[in-house]
Amino acid sequence: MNTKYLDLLSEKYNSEEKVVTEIINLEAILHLPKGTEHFVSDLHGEYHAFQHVLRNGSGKVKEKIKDIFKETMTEQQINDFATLVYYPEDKIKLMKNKLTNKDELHKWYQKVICDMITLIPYASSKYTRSKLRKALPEQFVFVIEELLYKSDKYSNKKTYYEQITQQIITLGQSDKLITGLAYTIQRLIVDHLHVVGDIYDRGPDPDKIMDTLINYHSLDIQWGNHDVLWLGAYAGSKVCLANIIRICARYDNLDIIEDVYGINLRPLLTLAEKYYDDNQPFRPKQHKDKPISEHETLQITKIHQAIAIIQFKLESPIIKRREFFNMEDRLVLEQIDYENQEITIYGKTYPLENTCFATIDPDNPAKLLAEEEEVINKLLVSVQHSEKLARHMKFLMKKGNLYLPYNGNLLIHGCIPLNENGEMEQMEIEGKVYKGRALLDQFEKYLRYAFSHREETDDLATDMVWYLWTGEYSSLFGKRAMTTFERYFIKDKASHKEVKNHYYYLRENEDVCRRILEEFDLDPDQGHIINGHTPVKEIEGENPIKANGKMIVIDGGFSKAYQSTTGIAGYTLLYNSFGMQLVAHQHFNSKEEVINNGADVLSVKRVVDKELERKKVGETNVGKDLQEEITMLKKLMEYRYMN
Ligand SMILES: O=P(O)(O)OC[C@H]1O[C@](O)(COP(=O)(O)O)[C@@H](O)[C@@H]1O
Ligand SMILES: [Mn+2]
Repeated sequence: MNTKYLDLLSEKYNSEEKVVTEIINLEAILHLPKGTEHFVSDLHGEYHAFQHVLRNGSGKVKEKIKDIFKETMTEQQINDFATLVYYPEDKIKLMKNKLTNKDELHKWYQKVICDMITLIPYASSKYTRSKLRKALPEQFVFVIEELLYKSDKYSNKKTYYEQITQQIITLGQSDKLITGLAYTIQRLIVDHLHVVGDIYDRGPDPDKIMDTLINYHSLDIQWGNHDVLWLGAYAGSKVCLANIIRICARYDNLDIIEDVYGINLRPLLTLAEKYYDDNQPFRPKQHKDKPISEHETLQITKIHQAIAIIQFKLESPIIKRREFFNMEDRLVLEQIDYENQEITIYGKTYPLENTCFATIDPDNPAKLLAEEEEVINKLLVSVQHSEKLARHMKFLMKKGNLYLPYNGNLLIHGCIPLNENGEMEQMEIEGKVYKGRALLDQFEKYLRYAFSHREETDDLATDMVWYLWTGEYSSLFGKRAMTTFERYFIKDKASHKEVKNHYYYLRENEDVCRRILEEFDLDPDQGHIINGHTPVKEIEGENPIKANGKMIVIDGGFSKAYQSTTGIAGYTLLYNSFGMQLVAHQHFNSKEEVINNGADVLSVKRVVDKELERKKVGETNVGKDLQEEITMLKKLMEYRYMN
């Protein structure tokens, strides 16, 4: 074997003792129960609701608190303690306002430090000491370990321990310590996070979600169609770029583009002011908590039209140069009868309303005006030079994939395109036919290529990113066509319908799910498919657990815009060593409500699967990696120390 790697390894493990210790350590870890995985999806910019779910570990934090303190605390005390763990800074502030007497405050400090120190060993019982140490607030590691591992069998150290806490309080360190411990507890309770797509669009704060994820201890992302749209814009796709701006205008979120990512919208506004006027379907959606002036509304309405028309124009040449996208039906501007203000689409003719075609030349409808071209080019430069966007997009690429087989399950935002017989749909790309996993691998390959060649704006890879957003056989979209144009300009609602891929019906069928799992080399007896993307309509009695438990759909709609159709505020999934639990969340109002009233509507749990035997690290993805490390270390042992 090549000994170069072993030589490198021996630099880190430069003594027999070190190798032996690491082998023993890793072997032991393989026998620990597996850590808790937390699955979320379709966050859609809802930062506060996401924070809450992240901080309370979908109810796990409170569950652990109850396990330990149910005999000694009232329900109110449990709620108060839980809120302290979720939002330590705010809760401490609240208590300081409440407990104006110093003695009382010190007593409170003493009690919560003690409670936290009691909870931590329970929350970390599945982990090694070294893993726990890494999760502790750095500046207090020594102190906390003294308190955690106190053995006071002979009552010699009682005052010593009391002194430690006392000193922390008198030295004014308790706020920092309590805050640090709270985050330690949050971190211990969830070992790994999966974000099953759609961080971006509709809600106001996707950037804050990205910052949270960047600082999170362990996670992976399965891209959603909206995430890919943003990646596409950054990767040089002008049509993706037009879409993200259009969606931001529609949801009154242009400040994400302008203020958060620093993209200059001036040129677009100037163009919009010149050619557009008020127009009902282009008025931005109103937020309850964010009133806007009539003047601003009008500006956004104009921008919305300007960018929508640019988008439709940009689609046309792509559809023409990529015949295999099979999207001729979407050459909408070419199908308009401009004189009679009608469109013939899918063989039916409809009158058009609310039209805003001032920049369209009926003889060459997809041609951008020089001004429009200049605007979109400037926007692209601005997007590709936004440092913050670059940071977020690079992270999305680094942590993301189109799909992920993980611990026996298949995580994917949308679907595996199927035909009506449940067979995987085929797509020909550059003369070769792909389906199933191979097709998804192609999609991902093009996306990665486009991302690393941002200067190319009209090549196949960049066009493929747009296909992922809107194409019939895209694993992220999975509908026949996107009817954006129809929704703006045609009254007849029947034309708005987006016909879903057969997958979304066939996934109710266990055999179909089993075949898909096999396609990804997963054991169909053990595995599950975990999807986001389509809101589960709890109101209408839809069950998120399908196909005899093989399929779990966790998009219950964090997105406020969709909560009236789902009836709840999102599903999340937990998978620990005992099995899987699906959690349904109630509408989240505000963290203030949680902090002040302890109102943290505990979520309903549905057990998806119960393991007969507790699952160990050795049986997980991480376990496989550790096993490989052990093998290498054993080789190093033979090579260096056993002759
Ligand atoms: O709700 P809106 O803003 O009209 O957007 C509708 C569009 O969003 C989509 O549903 C895609 O977004 P999702 O991935 O969140 O479903 C399209 O299919 C549809 O055309
Ligand atoms: Mn989606």
